[in-house]
Amino acid sequence: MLFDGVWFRYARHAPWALREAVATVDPGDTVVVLGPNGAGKSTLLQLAAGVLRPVRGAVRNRPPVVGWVPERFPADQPFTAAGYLRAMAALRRAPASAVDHWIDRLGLGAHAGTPLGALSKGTAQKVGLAQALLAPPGLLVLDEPWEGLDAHARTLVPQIVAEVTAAGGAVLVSDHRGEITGLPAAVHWSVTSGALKIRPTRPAVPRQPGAPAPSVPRQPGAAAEPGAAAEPGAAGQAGAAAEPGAAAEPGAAGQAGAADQPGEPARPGPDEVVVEIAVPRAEAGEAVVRLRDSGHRVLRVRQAPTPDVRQEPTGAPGATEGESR
Ligand SMILES: Nc1ncnc2c1ncn2[C@@H]1O[C@H](COP(=O)(O)OP(=O)(O)OP(=O)(O)O)[C@@H](O)[C@H]1O
Repeated sequence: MLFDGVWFRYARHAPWALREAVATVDPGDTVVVLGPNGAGKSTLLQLAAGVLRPVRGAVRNRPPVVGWVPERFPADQPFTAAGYLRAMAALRRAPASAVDHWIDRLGLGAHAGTPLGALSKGTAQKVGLAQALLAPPGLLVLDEPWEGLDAHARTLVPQIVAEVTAAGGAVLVSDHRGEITGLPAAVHWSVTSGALKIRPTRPAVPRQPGAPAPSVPRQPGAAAEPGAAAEPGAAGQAGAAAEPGAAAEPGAAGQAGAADQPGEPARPGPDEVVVEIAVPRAEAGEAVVRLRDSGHRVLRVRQAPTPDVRQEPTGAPGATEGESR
């Protein structure tokens, strides 16, 4: 899916809530949308889901089945919880078994016969989550999905996200509360107020005082965002970090010997183990980005031995050495 220069405002002379958003989302991506109150996260997510239409630009190649979970489930509807889910399943041509599955999985059984308006906020949110999953979504859009959920349901969110992406769906999720650590392999966008730009970021990695900012890969021709290069691993324009191979260009962080984060020791610590993984050469850069986003340290990336060079016992094509936390 492509955000192709998307602009949006809520009224003709209102300020722009989103300006010239350019980004791509690929099947299997998890995109976490970060930003302060009022920055435009919900606006962006509603544009992604097709709930809002761009004033300028376009959202292209949206998957046909979209699951949309708004920040607040609209409970003012004349249904019981189960009745609502059955009606939504019929609309989406999903089997009745899908209703039973999600009622069971989200612990809604005791509330199945309760009118939507009488549900607690958290239970209503679960109904909102369930309706988005009745038909397997090609795009799942979650606006602050943890709000109001109990501890058990909160742990289900990352599981559900992982299942959707494993099935080839993409997930966009806004996150106010730092729950993103539970979402593996996420690409981070931050929506900045004022200019309302989108760019991929990653959780701040502490750098030693005085350590130089790392050089970062950028898409060819992409202009750097102000301040982007000062953030560890920031990758320039929206979508760059999600581009397979983006970091594997010559001179980029994915190349042999260049993978250490500044200020981090290059050897495993006493509480760590080294896990060797092999990835296709073209995906090395993306693998480095995703491993780091998942909280792992990448010690180095080494090239595959060429056939006329004696193989090391542990050598493998495009091997990336990742390290557990
Ligand atoms: N329905 C609306 N009508 C008019 N303006 C709106 C509407 N919804 C949002 N806005 C405005 O658009 C801007 C972006 O709001 P948005 O809800 O997208 O931000 P957000 O980052 O999701 O904020 P929060 O984290 O508080 O939910 C804000 O200035 C907000 O006041």
